[in-house]
Amino acid sequence: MFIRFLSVSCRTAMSACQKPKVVFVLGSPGAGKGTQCKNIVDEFGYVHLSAGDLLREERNKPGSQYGELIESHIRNGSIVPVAITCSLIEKAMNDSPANKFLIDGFPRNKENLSGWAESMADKVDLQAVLFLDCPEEVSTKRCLDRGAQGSGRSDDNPESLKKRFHTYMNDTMPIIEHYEKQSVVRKVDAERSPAQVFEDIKDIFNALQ
Ligand SMILES: Nc1ncnc2c1ncn2[C@@H]1O[C@H](COP(=O)(O)OP(=O)(O)O)[C@@H](O)[C@H]1O
Ligand SMILES: O=c1ccn([C@@H]2O[C@H](COP(=O)(O)OP(=O)(O)O)[C@@H](O)[C@H]2O)c(=O)[nH]1
Ligand SMILES: [Mg+2]
Repeated sequence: MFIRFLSVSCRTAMSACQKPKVVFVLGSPGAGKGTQCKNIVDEFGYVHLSAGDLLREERNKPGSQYGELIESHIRNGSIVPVAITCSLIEKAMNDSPANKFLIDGFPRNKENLSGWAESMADKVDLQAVLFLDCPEEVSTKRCLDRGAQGSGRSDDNPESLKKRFHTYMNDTMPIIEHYEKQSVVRKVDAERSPAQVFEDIKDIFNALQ
């Protein structure tokens, strides 16, 4: 308990402690972010925080004041207000004893970026932005297959996918470009098999350690 308290307060104070390391994982819906994050967790010991999973978990909490708002954004492929997403990410980081995190599917638009800059950026060490690059037709098919296999997701359907891709192209690509200008983006061709994609990712993470 004391150690737990120490780790959280120490991180908050950002005194002599090392800031937690963060890698953002971005790419189109269905690019394979969740799949590759699992591989990275197994091989490199990061903790995986999927912003989408955190939002779905919050939506499912009985009596959550944000449940309906979150569901409406997910179904429409639009982006949940950053204060909600950022606070879920920060809480998950503080609840974990780990010191390196994959943040999957965030930041997705300018508002996400500025919200993160205001409340979190100074508290972490951003190591890289892993960009899984996958064409729309391939990614869409993967999401539709995922839906057909029973993902239970309210957004793995043709109508929501059109909107998700619109958001991705218009709102998320500019964020990737923003990080490209800072030379922190590590781009991987995500159209290949999961094992082939992970071969490239391994090289990237070996170079980060
Ligand atoms: N490289 C790949 N080739 C084929 N299918 C893949 C690949 N990576 C992931 N998938 C499958 O595509 C679907 C979407 O993958 P997921 O990792 O959930 O992507 P994202 O988190 O980017 O939406 C899942 O059903 C997954 O099993
Ligand atoms: O930072 C985030 C991450 C996700 N979402 C919402 O959650 C949905 C699903 O995101 P997820 O990353 O789970 O989808 P994926 O890209 O993995 O298919 C998105 O379309 C958004 O509506 C959001 O608003 N902010
Ligand atoms: Mg995902």
